[in-house]
Amino acid sequence: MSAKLSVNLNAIAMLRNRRDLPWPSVSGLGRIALAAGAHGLTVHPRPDQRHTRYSDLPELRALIDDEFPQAEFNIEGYPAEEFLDLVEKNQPEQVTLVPDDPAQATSDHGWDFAANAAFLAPIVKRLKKGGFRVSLFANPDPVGFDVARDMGADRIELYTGPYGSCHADSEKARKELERLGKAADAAFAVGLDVNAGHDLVVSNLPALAKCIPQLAEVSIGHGLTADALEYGMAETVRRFLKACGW
Ligand SMILES: CC(=O)[C@@H](O)[C@H](O)COP(=O)(O)O
Ligand SMILES: NCC(=O)COP(=O)(O)O
Repeated sequence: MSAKLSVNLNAIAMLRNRRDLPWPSVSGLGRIALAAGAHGLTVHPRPDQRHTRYSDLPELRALIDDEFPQAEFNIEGYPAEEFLDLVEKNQPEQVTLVPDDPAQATSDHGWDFAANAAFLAPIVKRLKKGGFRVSLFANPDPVGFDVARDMGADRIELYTGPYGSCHADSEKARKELERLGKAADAAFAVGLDVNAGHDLVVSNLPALAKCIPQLAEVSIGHGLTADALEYGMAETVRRFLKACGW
């Protein structure tokens, strides 16, 4: 089974936000991505709304409900009360909790599960009670996966940034893949499913898919948006799906 592809729309939103104009259209490009076969849409709203705006979320929820009911909506972010409120209002199929500081340019590490267990456990419980699948952003390091499972998380999302940054060094990439593979095995061993994301591109996806054949989902934004500028969104989605093994 190949990993499902969720298209992260943050980079499109960031382009849109350069002007006080509605293009490029976040929901319009989401529609093209889903029509081309993407399995879902991801957004990562941050408190300053420099990427996805809070007002984008109901539009994306409606797009999926009205036109692509088989697709999934994944909302990622730091679980402050404002974020949890957004999640509850927009009813995604999946919530991915990320230990982002608002000042961070982008996500660059996963949770320290043991250190954050007391903070995360009631949040995971609340989200599960709300009916959401919960995924926790994780370093490719098996420490604390049992803690994540005991909190009630369904999945971890392996942070693939270090793997993505090895594009020019195949030996480093091989070592990063080995770490990712071992971390995925440890997650499966405690009963968690595994997603992955950050800086994935057409050229590094096949090796990741081969290394973790049971990978449930990849969420991809920056590299996919870069390709969409060159090939168009529909063709880009088809290329990424092929790289995932579809
Ligand atoms: C959790 C993660 O790795 C992504 O959500 C990443 O943060 C992409 O969002 P940005 O491109 O807006 O940083
Ligand atoms: N959840 C990870 C994600 O959405 C990846 O985003 P990007 O690094 O591909 O922009």
